[in-house]
Amino acid sequence: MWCRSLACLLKVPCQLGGSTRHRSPWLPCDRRTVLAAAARWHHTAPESLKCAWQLHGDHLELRYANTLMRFDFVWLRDHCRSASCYNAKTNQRSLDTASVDLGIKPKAVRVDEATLFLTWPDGHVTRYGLEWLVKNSYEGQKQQVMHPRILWNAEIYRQAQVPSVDCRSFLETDEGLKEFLQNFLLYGIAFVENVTPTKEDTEILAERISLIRETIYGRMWYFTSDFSRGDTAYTKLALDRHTDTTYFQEPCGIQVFHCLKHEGTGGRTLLVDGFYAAEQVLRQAPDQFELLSKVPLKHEYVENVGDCHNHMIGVGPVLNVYPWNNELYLIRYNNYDRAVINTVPYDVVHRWYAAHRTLTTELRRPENELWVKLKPGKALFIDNWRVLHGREAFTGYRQLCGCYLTRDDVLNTARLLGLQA
Ligand SMILES: C[N+](C)(C)CCCC[C@H](N)C(=O)O
Ligand SMILES: O=C(O)CCC(=O)C(=O)O
Ligand SMILES: [Fe+2]
Repeated sequence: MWCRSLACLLKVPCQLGGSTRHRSPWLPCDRRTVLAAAARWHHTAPESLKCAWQLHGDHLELRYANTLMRFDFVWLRDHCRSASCYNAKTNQRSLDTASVDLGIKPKAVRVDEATLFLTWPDGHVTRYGLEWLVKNSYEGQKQQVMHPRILWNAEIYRQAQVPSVDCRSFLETDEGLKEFLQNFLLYGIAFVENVTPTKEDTEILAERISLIRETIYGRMWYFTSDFSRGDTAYTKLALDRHTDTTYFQEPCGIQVFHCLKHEGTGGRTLLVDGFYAAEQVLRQAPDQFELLSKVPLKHEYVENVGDCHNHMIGVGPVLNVYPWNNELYLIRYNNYDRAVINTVPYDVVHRWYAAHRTLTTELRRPENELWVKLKPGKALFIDNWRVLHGREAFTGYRQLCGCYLTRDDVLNTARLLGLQA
């Protein structure tokens, strides 16, 4: 179940063992400095197949740990970790990249069991650990997912029996916090239990993992069905699945909800894993997935109610993927807030509507819907870049509080606890 990422579906076959091996004979490296001349394979030891390299006119080819890598010479010079090029104390580059000749080529190349040595025309020597190169090369990255995730429908989520974390353990122990964040990263939702049902206590929770993102709704917000703001959220009406703040250039990363009171019926919360639905689209109709990831759209928030005057516009495709591995990282889906489409010609727009329909069909499948009733004491954290939320219509007095979090800071906390985020 690990790594059910979209990247896995699109994985490019490893280029190793291909025709290159047959075209150029594997020549043993004599372990002395080899002058950059002929394009031929060199081995670190005659019997070693673990590492081999070949110098070409404009790049270095390196085979190590089952990965065939190609490095541009400017890249190799730019990433030099020597003391004069890189400050290991601040983890910052000191080298002025603009001073590197774009036609640079190493004067000499040598590889031993663990290290690649390059001598540049001015005599400067760069050393790279081979493991470092595998980890940091384009080819190495392409085989990795940035964010390990478990995509879910209602059944998968229930079967997983993801535990809620107790408020005290969340606030007072690193283990509690780490468990919570691990679940949040894997599923895009996580619950904290036994929270005192006040806005102040909810704020303390939020501050444990992140900075609060203040928006036009305030820092910590309360809301009820009083139409104090010009948005359907402030009514008793049902809300279909959506992500929030699609009308920001960077939609809010995380949404926190804590229901402080409800005396009445209905009002359940709907949660749908947008990445699970998108993966179904990718499987059925890769062209439609691509269209949804390429066509930019606007979302808009226009408000003129009481003293609140706002006009927000956010631009971006529905599906946002990392270009090098096609891994999905952000879904913007809000049919209420989608603005006039004026960024797309008519024939493309028709295909876009068809693709949007396919995605909507997946998002609306009853088996993909997780319904929960939020109760005082149980705070819900939602990854607003991945999981859609909605709500059932309700009666009576219902009050929710919560806030948005800055995504960078949540991921920062997770990384500091040793999680991949
Ligand atoms: C959460 N809170 C009630 C403060 C705001 C609701 C914002 C609703 C808006 N249509 C959107 O989807 O972004
Ligand atoms: O009332 C709710 O449960 C959620 C409303 C909503 O979508 C929001 O506030 O973002
Ligand atoms: Fe919402």
